[in-house]
Amino acid sequence: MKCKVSKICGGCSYLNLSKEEQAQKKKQAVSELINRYHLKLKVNDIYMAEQDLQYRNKVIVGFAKEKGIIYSGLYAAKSHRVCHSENCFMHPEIINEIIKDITKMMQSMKIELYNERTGTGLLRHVLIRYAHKTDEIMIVFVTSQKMFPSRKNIVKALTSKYPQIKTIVQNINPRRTSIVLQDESIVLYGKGYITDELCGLKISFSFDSFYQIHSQQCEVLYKLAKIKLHLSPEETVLDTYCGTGTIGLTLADSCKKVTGVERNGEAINFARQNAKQNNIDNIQFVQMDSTQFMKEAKKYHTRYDAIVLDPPRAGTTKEFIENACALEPKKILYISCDPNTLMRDLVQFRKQGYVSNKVDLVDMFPRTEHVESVVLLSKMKTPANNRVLNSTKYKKKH
Ligand SMILES: C[S@@+](CC[C@H](N)C(=O)[O-])C[C@H]1O[C@@H](n2cnc3c(N)ncnc32)[C@H](O)[C@@H]1O
Repeated sequence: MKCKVSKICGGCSYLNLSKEEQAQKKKQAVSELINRYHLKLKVNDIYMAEQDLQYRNKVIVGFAKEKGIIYSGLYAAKSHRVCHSENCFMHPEIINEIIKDITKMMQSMKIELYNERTGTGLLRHVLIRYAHKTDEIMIVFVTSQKMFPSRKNIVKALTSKYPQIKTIVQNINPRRTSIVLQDESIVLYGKGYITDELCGLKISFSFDSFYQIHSQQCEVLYKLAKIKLHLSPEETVLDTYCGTGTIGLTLADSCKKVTGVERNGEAINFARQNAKQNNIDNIQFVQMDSTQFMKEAKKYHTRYDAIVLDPPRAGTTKEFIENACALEPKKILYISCDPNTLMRDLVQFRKQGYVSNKVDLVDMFPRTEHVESVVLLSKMKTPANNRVLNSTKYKKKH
């Protein structure tokens, strides 16, 4: 496969590697990190994706102009430069088609592009989200100001050509920042959210709530989480960094009660809506920073049989780990999209006496170097620190 911008954009760095080569490289990278952090973890075989092209359900494109002609594409890695790309192999075909149509419309309707240097112009980015199972599509136009000429015509043209488009939103970002989205939005069409089907549940989400990038592999990940946790009907679960509640909702039928914690208020609203529309009533959601929640849980001695954490790439905090371990859950399930921060955090968990002997990998990001990891931790019989402190070698030395 040939993509003329793949080296610049970095979105498919393993585009031309076979499945076996990709699996081997990903396992190798995780093994090297395990060694670097002196952890004793066996790397299990990776759950490779059946669909390894056209899987991305979220796309953000930028726009630029050359010789008076507008073009669109992904941003070059670690830069603000738009790579002129039309048929990205990672996007569902319909998304590529919609992007082409929007780009043509911006040209014919003479929409001014935002200029980062001068802070002038209107259109900054377009974000598209796609629900693979239901075929629903959401489009977000990120503009520098509220005034958006031709928006009615744009909405009409898009929705009449693509009935799959269920909602169109305008997000207003007047700031001189590289952050794509800001708080103010106007729903131009539909309800402002779309609904997908995940593990047999109806899951709704807005443009600014998290949803795993590869829907099929997300199901693989959640099923694996359920198997590893092996919950019983009397057990309670705390699902931290819960987004729209998806992990907790898939676990709710196998335990007594679930509590979900998430910082993003919009995501929490959808988590509650998702519980309601699936008639799940043994789950509650709290909008709070996960570390703060953990500190309070420790203060009030709240017990959970299992704690799940699925933090963003930055991983979790030392305080989260200390307080979570102090609650003495029977199991802790760490789901991570960045093995670097995962290994760093596992060292902290080991200091608190929670260990594992294996890591499972799920290929959430086929054709890239990225991989999702899952580790089930449980309490060591003798905490590592005590064992070291009590050892004859340590005593002799000190
Ligand atoms: C990798 S996503 C996982 C979401 C969810 N578990 C899922 O599978 O869809 C991480 C989530 O953590 C949330 N988050 C980030 N920092 C947080 C914090 N300090 N406290 C609580 N939630 C946070 C983000 O808003 C995001 O929804």
